[in-house]
Amino acid sequence: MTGAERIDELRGSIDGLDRQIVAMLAERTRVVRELTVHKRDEETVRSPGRVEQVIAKVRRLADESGMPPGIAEATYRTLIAELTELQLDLLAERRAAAAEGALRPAATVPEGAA
Ligand SMILES: C=C(O[C@@H]1C=C(C(=O)O)C=C[C@H]1O)C(=O)O
Repeated sequence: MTGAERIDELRGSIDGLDRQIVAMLAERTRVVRELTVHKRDEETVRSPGRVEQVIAKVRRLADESGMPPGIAEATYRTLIAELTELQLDLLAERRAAAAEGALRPAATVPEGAA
């Protein structure tokens, strides 16, 4: 096999891995969205203590798997920053919907209804 053929082969492996990684990240994002439903304030959304636990965990897992921990940390810090923005947007949407509900008239019985 030539060097160029091997590069093609390895890029095929990378493409397959990327498909799996993105599918897992999508599943992780779904779980974070569900968890956000139970959060009531920005402090709980940010949960800096939990962020540091996750970072310490992925650094250790990377190290155990032969990957430089700094790559795992940088990847997860970016991921968590984006997911935190997503959670803040969801929280703001829920607050806006609740405020709108509070402003709506209580009784909206259609005209003529018994
Ligand atoms: C998912 C959570 O919310 C945020 C996102 C985190 C993550 O993606 O791991 C961790 C902490 C929070 O910043 C959580 O509180 O667990």
